[in-house]
Amino acid sequence: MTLSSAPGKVYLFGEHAVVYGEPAVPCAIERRARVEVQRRDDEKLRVHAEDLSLNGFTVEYDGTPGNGPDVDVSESLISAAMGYVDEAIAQVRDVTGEDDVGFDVTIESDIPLGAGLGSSAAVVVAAIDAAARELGVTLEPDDLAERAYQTEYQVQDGQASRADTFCSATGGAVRVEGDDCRSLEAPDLPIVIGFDGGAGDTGQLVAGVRDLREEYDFAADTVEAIGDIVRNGEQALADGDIAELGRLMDFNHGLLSALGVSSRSLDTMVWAARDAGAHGAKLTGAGGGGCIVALDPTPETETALSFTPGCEDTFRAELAEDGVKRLE
Ligand SMILES: Nc1ncnc2c1ncn2[C@@H]1O[C@H](COP(=O)(O)OP(=O)(O)O)[C@@H](O)[C@H]1O
Ligand SMILES: C[C@@](O)(CCOP(=O)(O)O)CC(=O)O
Ligand SMILES: [Mg+2]
Repeated sequence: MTLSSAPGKVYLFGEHAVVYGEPAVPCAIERRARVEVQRRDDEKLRVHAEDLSLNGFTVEYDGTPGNGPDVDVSESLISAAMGYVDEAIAQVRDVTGEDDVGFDVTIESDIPLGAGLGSSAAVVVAAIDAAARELGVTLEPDDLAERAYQTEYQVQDGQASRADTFCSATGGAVRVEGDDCRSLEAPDLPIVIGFDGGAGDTGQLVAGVRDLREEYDFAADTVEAIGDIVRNGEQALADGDIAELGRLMDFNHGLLSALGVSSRSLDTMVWAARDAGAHGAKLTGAGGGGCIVALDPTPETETALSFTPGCEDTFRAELAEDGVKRLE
C-alpha cells in the first residue's frame, strides 16, 4: 500500500489567461487530497471516493429477497466523475511500462470539488505519485508535474495550463507561463476563502472564454490585460506589498467578470470582503461558482463572509510550503 497527498491552491492572479500563454501565479494551500493505492493481482481499477457524488442514476429492484438492486449509471456520468483518476492511472501505466497493472485506489480530500481550489490537480498529483511508487518508481517533481499536466490536458480536451498541477506538485507560490514553471518567494499572505457551496464546470467555462476571445478583439485584449496584472502582481509579491496585491486582485476579478466567468454569489462574496476592509478579493480558478480568495490580516472578512447570504463556508488558508508528500 502506498499513500501520497498533494495540496489544493488559490490563484492570486492569472487563471483563464494562463491557458493562452499569459503568466499566472497560483499559491498552494494547506488543504490536501490523499490518495492510497494498492496494486491488484488483476488488471482492474477499483476506486473508492467518499466525497464524489453522482447526480442521477437508475436503480432496478424487484423486491425478491436476496436479489440486490441493479444500479445503472450512464457512461457519461461515470467518465465525468472518474476521468481524472482513469487518466492518472493511464499515465502511470505509461511511465512504468506496466500496461496491464490494476489498482485499488482510495481518495480522501479536504478540497471542495469543482470550486476553484484545484481538487482535480491535487487528486491527480497524489494519485500518480502513489501509483508510480507502488510499482517502485519515484518520479522527480518535474516529471510528476508534467504527467499530472498531461492528465488534466487529456481530460479537459486539450484546454489546460500547467499552473494547477505544477503548483500542487511543488507547493508554495509558483509562476507559470506556457511550459516555463518556477517557484516564487512569497511573504506570509493573510488568505481568506469564501465558498458558496457550489461548483463550476471547468471545461465549459474555459470554452466560453475561448469563444469570446475568438469573437471579439476586446476579449482577446482583456486576456492580455490579465497578463499585465500578473506581471505587476509578481513585483508586488516580491516587494511584500499586500495593499498593492489586493488592488491588483480587485482589478483581476473585474476582468474575469467581463469574460463571463463570475457569478452572482461569487460577486456577492467579493463585495462582502471588500466592504469588510479586505485589501482585495477575486474569484479563484475556473469560476462559475465555488470560491473567492481575499487578503485580510484582520478577522473582519471572515466575519462578514460568515453572515453573507450565499456564502456557505469561510476559512483562512495557510500557504502550503510542501507540494506532494510521500506518507507511506
Ligand atoms: N475527492 C475526490 N474524489 C474523486 N475525484 C475527485 C475528488 N476531488 C476532485 N475530483 C475530480 O476532480 C473533478 C473536479 O475538478 P475541476 O472541475 O477541475 O475543479 P477544481 O479543480 O477547481 O476542484 C471532479 O469532478 C472529480 O473528477
Ligand atoms: C481556468 C484555469 O485557468 C484554472 C482552473 O482551475 P480549477 O480547476 O477551477 O481549480 C484552467 C487551467 O489553467 O487549466
Ligand atoms: Mg481543476
